[in-house]
Amino acid sequence: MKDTHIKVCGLTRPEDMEALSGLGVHYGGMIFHAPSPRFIEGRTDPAGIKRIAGIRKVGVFVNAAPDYIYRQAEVYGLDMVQLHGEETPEYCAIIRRHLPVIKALRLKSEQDLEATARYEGACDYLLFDTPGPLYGGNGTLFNWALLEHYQGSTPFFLSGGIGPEAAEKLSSWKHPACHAIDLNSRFEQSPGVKNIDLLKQFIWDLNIS
Ligand SMILES: O=C(O)c1ccccc1NCC(=O)[C@H](O)[C@H](O)COP(=O)(O)O
Repeated sequence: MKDTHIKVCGLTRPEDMEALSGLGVHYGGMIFHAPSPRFIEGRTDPAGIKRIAGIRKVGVFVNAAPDYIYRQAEVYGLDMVQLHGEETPEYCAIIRRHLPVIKALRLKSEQDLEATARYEGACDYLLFDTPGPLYGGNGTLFNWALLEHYQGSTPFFLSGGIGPEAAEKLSSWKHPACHAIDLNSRFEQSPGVKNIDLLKQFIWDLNIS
């Protein structure tokens, strides 16, 4: 897992986005889903986010209308979108005409994994998350063993409950289609406020292991 891509999700503060850019984190995710405790709207000035360089800004949406996505992409300077609801491959393909798409899928069985094949060609990346009561940010570790059976050609983000203790296991975990790992609720001071010291330590542990 040396030099792996990292996405930190659930950001609401420009200072966190800036600090992560400085740490070499590749993707910074922001939640555009009102019921989430990490919902970004109203918590910060979008211009403060838009001006930050050196990190790809990902807008996370749940069953949103395309116009809402395009508007937020403009206002916050989004580089790509993550679709985290029940969006169909057809819907993903429409959004993808405008912005690169990560399609998040919550998997618990091999059957769920097989069903991911219908997204081949409709998105740029998949993101594998753990099912739970919330659409995302449940903090429950994903069953990585499921991915031994993944045969798709779409690269994926490994997500779901990854915490500081996972650095050691991740450093010896390899999958040819794994593009990045996604970190969220296990690295927070409070919802939407990241623990930058913990993230820094994790990235260090990952890269020296
Ligand atoms: O984080 C949220 O509150 C959230 C709400 C609604 C849709 C998606 C959300 N998060 C998206 C992510 O990509 C998370 O990083 C992913 O679910 C893993 O979170 P965690 O289990 O806390 O590591």
